[in-house]
Amino acid sequence: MPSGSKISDIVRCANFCAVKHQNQRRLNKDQTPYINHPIGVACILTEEGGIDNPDVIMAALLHDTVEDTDTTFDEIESNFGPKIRSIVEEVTDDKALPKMERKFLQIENAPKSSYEAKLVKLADKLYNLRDLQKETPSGWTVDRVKEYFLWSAQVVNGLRGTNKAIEDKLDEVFASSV
Ligand SMILES: Nc1nc2c(ncn2[C@@H]2O[C@H](COP(=O)(O)OP(=O)(O)O)[C@@H](OP(=O)(O)OP(=O)(O)O)[C@H]2O)c(=O)[nH]1
Ligand SMILES: [Mn+2]
Repeated sequence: MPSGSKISDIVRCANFCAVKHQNQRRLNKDQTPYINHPIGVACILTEEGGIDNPDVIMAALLHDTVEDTDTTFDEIESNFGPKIRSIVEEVTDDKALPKMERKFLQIENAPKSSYEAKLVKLADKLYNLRDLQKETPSGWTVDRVKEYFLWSAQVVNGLRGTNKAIEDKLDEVFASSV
């Protein structure tokens, strides 16, 4: 489903993700529905990054479905096509691996990612860092927050040269965190 995708595909995708994430909440004190995060990531791409490629927007909506719900890559391919499947694969951590290794692999894989996956990764980090600036997630220590900032700065360094507007916003967040 390349760039000829219709608005109905994007709406169908948003609905698919809302159903998949329906029982999940963010870790803030209001326990915001988790779906706010993927929708917000897609919105960063359209509103702040100037991105209008439907494949990227749908991959952003889907980006945490395989990692955090029962969704499979085959299911994504059969509903949304092989291109979107491949972007989602690139942005999905293997939750079977120990956390340290997952985090290391994100730093390692960032520069090797496709342009489309780099966009989703940049917007994902910007959204999560802004959330951390607003509030410490429930169960997180101050050190865990600091480590997230340091780690995500390393991931972002491997994604640079992709979207100046989003990278500038990330730099603002990093500058205000020191
Ligand atoms: N800042 C923030 N994050 C929250 C909140 N609720 C859930 N999260 C999720 O927590 C993840 C980051 O926590 P970590 O400790 O680094 O990772 P882990 O969940 O994979 O173990 C993010 O996953 P992710 O989107 O898959 O991205 P990432 O793991 O690549 O950072 C983020 O979406 C919240 O209220 N605030
Ligand atoms: Mn995410």
